[in-house]
Amino acid sequence: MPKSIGTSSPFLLPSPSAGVQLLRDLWVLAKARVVSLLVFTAAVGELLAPSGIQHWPAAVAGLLGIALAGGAGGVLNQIVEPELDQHMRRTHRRPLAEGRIGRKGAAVYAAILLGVSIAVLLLWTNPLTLALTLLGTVGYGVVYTLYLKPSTPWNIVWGGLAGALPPLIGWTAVMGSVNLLPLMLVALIFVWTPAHFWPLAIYCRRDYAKACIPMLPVTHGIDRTRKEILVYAVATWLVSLVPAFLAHDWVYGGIAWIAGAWFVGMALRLRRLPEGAEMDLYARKMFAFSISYLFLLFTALLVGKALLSYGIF
Ligand code: HEM
Ligand SMILES: CC(C)=CCC/C(C)=C/CC/C(C)=C/COP(=O)(O)OP(=O)(O)O
Repeated sequence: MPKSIGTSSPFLLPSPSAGVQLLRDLWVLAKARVVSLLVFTAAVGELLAPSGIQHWPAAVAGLLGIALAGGAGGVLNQIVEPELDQHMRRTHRRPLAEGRIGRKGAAVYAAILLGVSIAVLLLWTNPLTLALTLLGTVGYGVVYTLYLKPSTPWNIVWGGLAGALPPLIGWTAVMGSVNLLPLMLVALIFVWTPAHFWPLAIYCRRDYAKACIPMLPVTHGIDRTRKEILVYAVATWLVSLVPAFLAHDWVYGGIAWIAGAWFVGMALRLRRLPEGAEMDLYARKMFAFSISYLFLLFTALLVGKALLSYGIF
């Protein structure tokens, strides 16, 4: 009888200790990698404030508050969806889907994250920052997850508003008020989100169909989805240029122009590919690029501001 490959294989690492596994699970539950980009966009919101960061406790507390509240949103999302997550190849190893953590344990974790976030924001920032952060958590963890995601293919357009708030939250944490520049950055993430997510929805469409989630490629087909991706990619390109005019920042403007043209080019290529494995692979590439693209835009805003403040350009 052939010997099956089991944990005794000399090529497999020993399984991680329970403590390490728990830390990994808590990391995954809080969607820490997504949250890291949210926090980065918030940090850029803070650093763009005209006064500069004058009150460091507020700036640090703003970022910590967003990280913890964003994490709580991720946990709430997974408390609602273990059965859905079990149906999808991408998510079936998650801690609740595999039963390593129960709903009650996850709820306690979410409450701790959110409780500490509220305390930190109340103590060191201002009520506006707290209100916007809570809007983000409730918008994603409750409104998007419970109501929009299972009911409409446009879930992502409205759900994206929650994830778009961090630059504004960063700005209000250090300034205490709202301004056109951070609002444009919210608009930028808002229009970027569908072009970020729908490529993934294309290559995961069979799983979404199996799990009965009405994502756009499932309800309206691939062609309509590719058309919408192109529309949102062009919109992202255009909106990304507005901060260049607001801040007279032509270094950022140049980078946004080139990166946006590349993103639109990818959307065009995705649209032209015949349905099949090559298209799925390209959709995967576009999803990955969307993340680098947003990171690049926000980095360029910082570089542009630094160059302007040193009188270069
Ligand atoms: C409601 C709006 C959004 C939806 C539906 C969405 C959807 C997704 C999905 C399904 C993934 C794959 C996650 C995984 O495989 O675990 C993902 C990954 C990611 N998203 Fe989004 N996203 C949204 C908004 C955002 C926003 C606003 C940001 C940041 C500003 C963001 C940043 C990321 C990053 C960095 C990843 C990669 C995570 C990793 O490598 O594990 N997303 N997104
Ligand atoms: C400002 C603030 C506190 C905001 C929190 C908002 C937040 C965490 C947004 C992230 C959005 C996100 C990870 C969506 C994943 O979609 P999905 O849940 O449909 O993906 P899944 O299938 O991977 O679970």
